[in-house]
Amino acid sequence: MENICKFKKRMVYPEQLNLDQIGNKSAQNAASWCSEPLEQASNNINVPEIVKISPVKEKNEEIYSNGGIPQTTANAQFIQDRIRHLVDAFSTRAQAARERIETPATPSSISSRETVEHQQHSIPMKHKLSISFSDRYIEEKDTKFLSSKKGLIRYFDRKIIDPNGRFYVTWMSIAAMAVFYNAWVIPLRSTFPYQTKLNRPIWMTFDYLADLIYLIDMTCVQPRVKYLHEGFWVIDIKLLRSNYMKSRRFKLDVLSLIPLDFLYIIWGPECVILRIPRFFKCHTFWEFFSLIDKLLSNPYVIRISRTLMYMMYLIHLNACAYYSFSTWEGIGSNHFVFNGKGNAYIKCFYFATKTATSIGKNPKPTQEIEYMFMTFSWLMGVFVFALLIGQIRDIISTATRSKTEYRKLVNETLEYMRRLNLPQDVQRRVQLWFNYTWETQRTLDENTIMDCLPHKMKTDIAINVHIQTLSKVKLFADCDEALLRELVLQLKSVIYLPNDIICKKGDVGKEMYIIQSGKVQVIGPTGDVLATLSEGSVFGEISLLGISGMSRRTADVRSQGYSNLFVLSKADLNEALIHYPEAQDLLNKKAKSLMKKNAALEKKHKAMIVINNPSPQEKNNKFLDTVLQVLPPGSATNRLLRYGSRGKPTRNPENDIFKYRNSLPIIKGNYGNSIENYFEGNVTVHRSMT
Ligand SMILES: Nc1ncnc2c1ncn2[C@@H]1O[C@@H]2COP(=O)(O)O[C@H]2[C@H]1O
Repeated sequence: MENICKFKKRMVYPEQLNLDQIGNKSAQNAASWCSEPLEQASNNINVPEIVKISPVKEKNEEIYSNGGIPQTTANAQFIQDRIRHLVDAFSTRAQAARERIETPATPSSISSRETVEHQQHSIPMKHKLSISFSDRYIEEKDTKFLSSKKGLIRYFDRKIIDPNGRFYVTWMSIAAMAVFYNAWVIPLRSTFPYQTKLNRPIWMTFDYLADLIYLIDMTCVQPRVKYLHEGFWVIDIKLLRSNYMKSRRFKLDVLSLIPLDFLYIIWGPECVILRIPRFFKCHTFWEFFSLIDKLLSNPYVIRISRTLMYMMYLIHLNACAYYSFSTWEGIGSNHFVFNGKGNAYIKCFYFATKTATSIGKNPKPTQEIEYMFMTFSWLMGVFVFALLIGQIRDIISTATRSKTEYRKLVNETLEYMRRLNLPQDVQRRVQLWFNYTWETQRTLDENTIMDCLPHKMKTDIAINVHIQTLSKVKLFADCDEALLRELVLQLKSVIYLPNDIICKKGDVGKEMYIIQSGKVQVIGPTGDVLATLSEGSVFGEISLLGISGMSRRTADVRSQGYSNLFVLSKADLNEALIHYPEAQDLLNKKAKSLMKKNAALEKKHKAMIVINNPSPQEKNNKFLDTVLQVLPPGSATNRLLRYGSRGKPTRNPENDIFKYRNSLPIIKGNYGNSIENYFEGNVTVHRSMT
């Protein structure tokens, strides 16, 4: 029995363990006070049941042998249960401590939701800081706590609110509505006789509902909104609470809930002006608008609505002032005041709108005080109008700024080309380029948009935007992801029009290309299409790789229709390839195989010429030219000399048309404008000709 007591004393219940101790020492150290098998168990979560029970057996044997009196099964059961409980708790905590030790303190780009939650539940740190660089909405979801009533309370007690999250935005819209209700209704009911004995309960219900929203906001929502401190999200509830309580917002919230309504007992419930402290919460209304302004991708509608709302509110206040002025002077007592006919609010609002907008035709003031009232109303109207027009102009100009800039640039460029008297075709193509670029990108220079962003963010955006194309690029599919991240920011987007020559054979290569959309054709030396490349294909890389004998463009590349390409400069490519030799190998292999293919094609083509169409000798051409010039264009000899024994052009594109055609003079004849046109791809030169 003594032994059992000793053993019980040595057992420290897991609930009493301070996890900081475990965290500061290692997981093993935390369990080291325990017996040997327990130590093993704490480090190993999947401990077999037999191992966990073994110390009990040993202890029980010891008890039997020492005392000689058999112990009750209840004691044995108790020890077994406690040990199992202890082992389980140790396993979990040792694992937690190990994770904590292993987790680096450096910020991670991954939102470590679980780590944060775990720290929050079990580690009593003074400053619980969570790191979250993603803008994703993080909402606390912990279903296991929701199973019981106590758990539910604990769950809400721990709930942290993301200031950019959906929950907060929804709540703020409700709170803003409550503020708006008070702001509109308090002046209305204080001046107009709209609160009667009959409808008082309805008004009161709404009033206290709004008050309840104020109260919930102050006690349950605002103290849980996480905030950034030195770049980290603070999620410790105590810190959040104290931060809110030190803020100006809290003071205003407390002021807004001053229960002056108790004075209804003295002045009666008609004295709605006693609710005036509720105006102190108008900061919630502004905060709500700036929140949605930040979150919406197109906030112009919200901005215009807010401005209109301000204007309406000022007119509403003016209407209330006019009515109370009228009651003070006596309704219908002169021409200036409200005459008491019709709906009071509508009539007064109409008067206030006319004054505020300076439309005129207002009733003429009869007394000095009325003149003062009118002067004040007009001044307010001028202010409202200036505010409204200025804001709407700002909103519209911001919304259409990029389009205006685009139009200005197009006009300037076209004007410049007209001044230089450039050919119509060039002007047309430039205009086409502007139109197409604007239609597809909505900006003329994508890169400048992101200039202000930090490098990592730019890379993330660029990868996200171009991921579809880049995932199709075989070169990148086989390469290191880091290479992709390095290259993606160096890519410049360029648009080519139909039939634009992108690379010219023999030119020095300075850039390589990736097709974002559209198609390009690789043209062989004979003008035939060697390959048609589409989205995700890479070309123009051979001349950049520094392979001996291939430092110039090996083929013409032409845009078939409109094509959007990414351009990567030689310097950027080479810089990246230094660190990624496997990518270099891949490109070299591809270049060599392409060159082999091209060489084979060229060889085959030369053989065809030798067999079928040997090229005329240069020296013969001069003589032939002279003879052709002398001969009448339609004569049989002329035809024989031009087209060989067939006497007419054939449709064989395999022939070497260029050499021969280039040596011919332009002859106007039966074949349209020039013989040049006729020869386009149709020349057959027969052996008999030479
Ligand atoms: N037969 C071919 N098939 C596909 N692409 C080619 C072929 N020949 C050349 N090219 C590409 O056309 C590009 C022309 O410029 P480069 O020589 O720099 O790199 C070349 C290759 O990327």
